[in-house]
Amino acid sequence: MPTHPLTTGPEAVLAVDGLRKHFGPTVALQDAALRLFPGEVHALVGENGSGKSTLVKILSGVHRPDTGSMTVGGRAFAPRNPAQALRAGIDTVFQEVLGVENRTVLDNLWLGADRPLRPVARDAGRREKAAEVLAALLVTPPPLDAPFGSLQLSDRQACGIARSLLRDPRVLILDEATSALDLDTRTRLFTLVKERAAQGMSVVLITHRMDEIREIGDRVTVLRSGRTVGTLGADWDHDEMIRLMTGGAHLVPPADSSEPAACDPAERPVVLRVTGSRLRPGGQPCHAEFRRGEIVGLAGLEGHGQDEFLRLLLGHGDTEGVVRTEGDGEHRVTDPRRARDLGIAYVARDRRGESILPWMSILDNFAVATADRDVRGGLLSEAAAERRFAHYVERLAIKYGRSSDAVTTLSGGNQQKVVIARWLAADPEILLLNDPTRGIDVGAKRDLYRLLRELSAQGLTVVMLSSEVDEHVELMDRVLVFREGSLAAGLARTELDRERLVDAFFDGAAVTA
Ligand SMILES: Nc1ncnc2c1ncn2[C@@H]1O[C@H](COP(=O)(O)OP(=O)(O)OP(=O)(O)O)[C@@H](O)[C@H]1O
Repeated sequence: MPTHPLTTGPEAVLAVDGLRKHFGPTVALQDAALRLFPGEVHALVGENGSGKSTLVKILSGVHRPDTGSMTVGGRAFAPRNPAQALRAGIDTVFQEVLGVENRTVLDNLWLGADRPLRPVARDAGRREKAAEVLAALLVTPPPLDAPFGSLQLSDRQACGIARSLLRDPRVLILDEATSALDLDTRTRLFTLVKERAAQGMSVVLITHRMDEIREIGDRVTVLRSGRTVGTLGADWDHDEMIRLMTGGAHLVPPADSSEPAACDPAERPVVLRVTGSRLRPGGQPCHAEFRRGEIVGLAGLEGHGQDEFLRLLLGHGDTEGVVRTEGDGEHRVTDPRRARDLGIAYVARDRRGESILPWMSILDNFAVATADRDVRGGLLSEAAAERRFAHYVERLAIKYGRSSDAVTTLSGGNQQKVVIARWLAADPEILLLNDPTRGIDVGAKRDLYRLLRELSAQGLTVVMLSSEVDEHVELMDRVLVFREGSLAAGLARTELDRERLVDAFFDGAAVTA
């Protein structure tokens, strides 16, 4: 398929040429270019570390480029700070939504609109507009006077997007800002985006999810190692895009989900059992068993209990009925420390809040949970940690400069891979993963799937919450579906397809457990 030249079409609202940016020895961008036309939704894709966020941070005034030119509406554009970018009509929503925790939702929605942190609760016009945008985005919007700090991840992200929509930007940049949204909110957002685009707003959408690009992308620009390598029209095909992203070096075919399991799962020993625990007061008691070497998905609409269930397995909540079985031995999983002692590891969802230690290096972030293995002659050996890390760097294709660099210098996806590597290195027998591929590029996702399959063939049990329906269909041996705070249904691999799974989110009764 031919890539589309940059210069076709009407006058670009945003034009970027020859952008270069380095951080110390790392060249994050070497020749980035982009043309954004009025009213288009333009996807920006590339592997983890290919420079997408750096480009966005330059457009939003967070970083300044070394060289290159940018125009907005035909006029030179070189924002020195985020406020200047905003004044030019460029508004960015980042993946990690920032908010002032102890201020209300309403204050957060109008944050930065005028005097910093000025309370707006008494401004009726603003209240009304904020309520309107939130109601368009969320089925159950949070109260405007609720503290921002009390919101769930998905609602926080929705508020971040609402904040930008309220400012009515000329160009809206969504930098993986859809990754924590639940299904409903994402659908509603896409409807809103299409409406706004029809009125002339242009959108740059950064996502690793092909289904999202299919749904609303008009064109796609691909970055590889900091360079724009092509722009595809709406007729893009999957393989062509992957070839551009990877330079053809990394074409991992999707797994064949009809592949039979190596041995009948029912014959394998149970390693973890839940009997009668409730996820919430008033919820139905849950019953579930996990067998050695299974990969089990947890699915459902956001906030329907799958998160609580995963945490239950880790020793939080009503753990009375959570039992780890080993041979004839039975041990209650009373708390997270006990869970760890029993060979259960957990990869959290909220990377920033729960798993990345931002003041530490890449290597230390990897080794922190397993440092006892690096002791040589009574001292911690960096070389030993380095050797262990190298194994995962290769298997998960982690891209970094030096392992002694701060972990925060890594791209978002690479930070996530370091956290996954940290827990894989602990050689757990049961691995609990909370939406681990959020922010991970398609190639790396496949690498992770392959690794999980290999490890499960060696006996690792994986329980993985995922917000991606395709991930369940592609990877899982079976999927547990949650509804309204209870375990509502189970789908075996042979029954798994997109439609049945989404159906089960809404009406598990139709599906046999
Ligand atoms: N502040 C920084 N200091 C040092 N290196 C950085 C910094 N910011 C980004 N980099 C490096 O620049 C490169 C591009 O990173 P960037 O975050 O732009 O990638 P990305 O395409 O957005 O990746 P992802 O899909 O994982 O979010 C990476 O190698 C990253 O480690």
